[in-house]
Amino acid sequence: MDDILKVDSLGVSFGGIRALDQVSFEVAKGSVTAIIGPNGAGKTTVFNCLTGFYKASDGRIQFQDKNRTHSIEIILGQPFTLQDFVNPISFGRKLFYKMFGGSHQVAALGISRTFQNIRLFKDMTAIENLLVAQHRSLNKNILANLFNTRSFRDSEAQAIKKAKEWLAIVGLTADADRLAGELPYGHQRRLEIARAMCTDAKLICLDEPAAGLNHNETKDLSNLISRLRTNHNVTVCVIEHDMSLVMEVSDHIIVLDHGNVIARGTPTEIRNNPVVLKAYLGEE
Ligand SMILES: Nc1ncnc2c1ncn2[C@@H]1O[C@H](COP(=O)(O)OP(=O)(O)OP(=O)(O)O)[C@@H](O)[C@H]1O
Repeated sequence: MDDILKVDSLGVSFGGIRALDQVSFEVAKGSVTAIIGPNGAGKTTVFNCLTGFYKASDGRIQFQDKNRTHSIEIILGQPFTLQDFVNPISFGRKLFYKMFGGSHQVAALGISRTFQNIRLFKDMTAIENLLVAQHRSLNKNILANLFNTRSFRDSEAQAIKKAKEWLAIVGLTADADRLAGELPYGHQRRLEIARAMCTDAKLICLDEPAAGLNHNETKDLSNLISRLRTNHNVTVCVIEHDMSLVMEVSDHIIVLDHGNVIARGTPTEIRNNPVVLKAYLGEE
């Protein structure tokens, strides 16, 4: 299977804390890959780097889309080097991303995410949250807007259609016009996934999607993750502490501890790995 993502020697420091050190892994296209590890292992920091919320101090992240490879570090903006001043193409590209780069450009590539602590627009309705996520594909021409042209109406209708489709997929059709902040917790988690999918995600990063869910909601989530992959052609990366969910949905598991990858493999391999058990349970 081709890899959609390659992470090579990623490093991130916060003052004296080395949150990630030489972290390398690949994510196969169409797979569900779980990133697990004890608290503070660096899992969310990996997601923050993948999605452009943090700029790693070392290493490379490459996202493969069709036949093109995109480097996240370039998209987030890099300092100029002397060589750039004799290479106009490289100079132009760096200048472009210095001016217009950032996590929104990473999202435009097709990498989307949810958050450990839900970050919906709580004062907007559920459907409005999904419309905001599609702002890139809406017709933003001011004249088209002013004269309510056909292309403007079409783009709006298309966005509403997609939002309704995703509300149906995550089982929130009845909540379309309720304020996001008033939805039950489990519904908010599903709305976050729908919002991430409305950006036309090819790779979705779910940060502890089962946190705070009850048993039935976790089962529904597991089913939704499988459907994202099977029916919607999405590659899923998931950080999760619920090991039964991880073991059920994942094809591949990466284990982090103290900012290092300490193990990787299939659920069966990870379940029986003594290094992983030691990281979670400590040494006797
Ligand atoms: N913005 C930040 N500023 C300073 N330190 C940070 C920051 N973000 C993360 N850290 C530190 O980096 C380390 C890794 O944090 P991270 O949130 O990535 O861990 P995690 O594996 O996601 O943990 P958890 O399972 O508890 O969410 C921790 O020591 C954390 O305190």
